[in-house]
Amino acid sequence: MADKMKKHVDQLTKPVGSLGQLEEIMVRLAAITGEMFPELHQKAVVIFCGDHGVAEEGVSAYPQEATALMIQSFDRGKAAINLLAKRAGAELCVVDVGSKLEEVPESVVSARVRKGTRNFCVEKAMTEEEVMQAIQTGRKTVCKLREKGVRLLAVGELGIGNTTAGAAVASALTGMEVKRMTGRGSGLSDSAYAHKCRVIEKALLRHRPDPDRPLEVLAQVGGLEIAGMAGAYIGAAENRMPVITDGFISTVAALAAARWKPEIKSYLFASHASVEPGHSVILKQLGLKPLLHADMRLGEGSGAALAMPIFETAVTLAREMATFADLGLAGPSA
Ligand SMILES: O=C(O)c1ccc[n+]([C@@H]2O[C@H](COP(=O)([O-])O)[C@@H](O)[C@H]2O)c1
Ligand SMILES: Cc1cc2nc[nH]c2cc1C
Repeated sequence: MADKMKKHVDQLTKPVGSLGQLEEIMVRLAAITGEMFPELHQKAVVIFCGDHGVAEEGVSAYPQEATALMIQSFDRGKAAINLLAKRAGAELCVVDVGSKLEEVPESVVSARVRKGTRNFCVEKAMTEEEVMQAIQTGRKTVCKLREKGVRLLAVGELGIGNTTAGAAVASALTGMEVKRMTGRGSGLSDSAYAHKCRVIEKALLRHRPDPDRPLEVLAQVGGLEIAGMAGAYIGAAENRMPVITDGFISTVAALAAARWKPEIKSYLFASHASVEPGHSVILKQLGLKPLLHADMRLGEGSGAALAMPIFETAVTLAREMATFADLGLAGPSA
């Protein structure tokens, strides 16, 4: 189907390649879905939420309670992602895989593996069973959405301290220097940033993660929402669904999933380039090119939701643009 689509795209009335990444999207969507013009109208943004034991090391600009408060804000429909998902025409599915929120609102899927991870400076963040449980939650969530008719997925997260976990996982999987993978997250001063880097370096020295064992890496220094997202990408691939990554943490989860099951890579699309410095490295490793450069660093699936309409637009162009034959014009000569 990809070859057929590529030929069709080159017959559309435009210079070959001039629709840039949109053309790549047209071809990849055809390959993924097995359809020339897939109907992507039914869309979902799925956000996995979790708390982090490492937050007690003072690695975030915000208190841990912000995770619980933001889940409540999702419930009230007033967070950025509520509005972005609405604009994109996507339903929002919030999954609590590991927050410390006392009472989970009804609109939130309650699938808590435990109330936050353990502090990975001291011990493993999770057991491998806990990692698998969170992964299964992610997979099942996507299977259910697919059964409901969802055909395009955006994956996001929420969790105070998760840029620390994300950077630790990213350094462990890539072998890159901690500073290259670590940013200021939700906003840190110079001295707090230096402290955050030291915390991650110390944890990596303690656990000595093996880059060839992604599930173990997640257990050592990951997060419940990171494992949940990894499961969601795997679920998307199993269901032949195109899936859009968001920022740094969401893409780190995709890398962990891809190290475990490399076949999922062909289902991934990158929405935007996060301000977090490690994001570009991770995207490159996955062979992904972000569509948007908007200096965002919010998480919540915000960049992925923003990019969603681009996918439907690509299908519309492929389906409805005139071909050279329609115009009685010769196509490209070479
Ligand atoms: O998506 C990103 O690239 C991104 C970059 C920085 C921060 N975040 C969000 O901010 C939170 C993590 O920030 P921090 O500083 O607590 O590690 C978490 O809820 C993420 O959704 C997200
Ligand atoms: C307010 C707030 C909103 C967020 N959304 C995702 N991560 C977040 C972190 C904070 C602190």
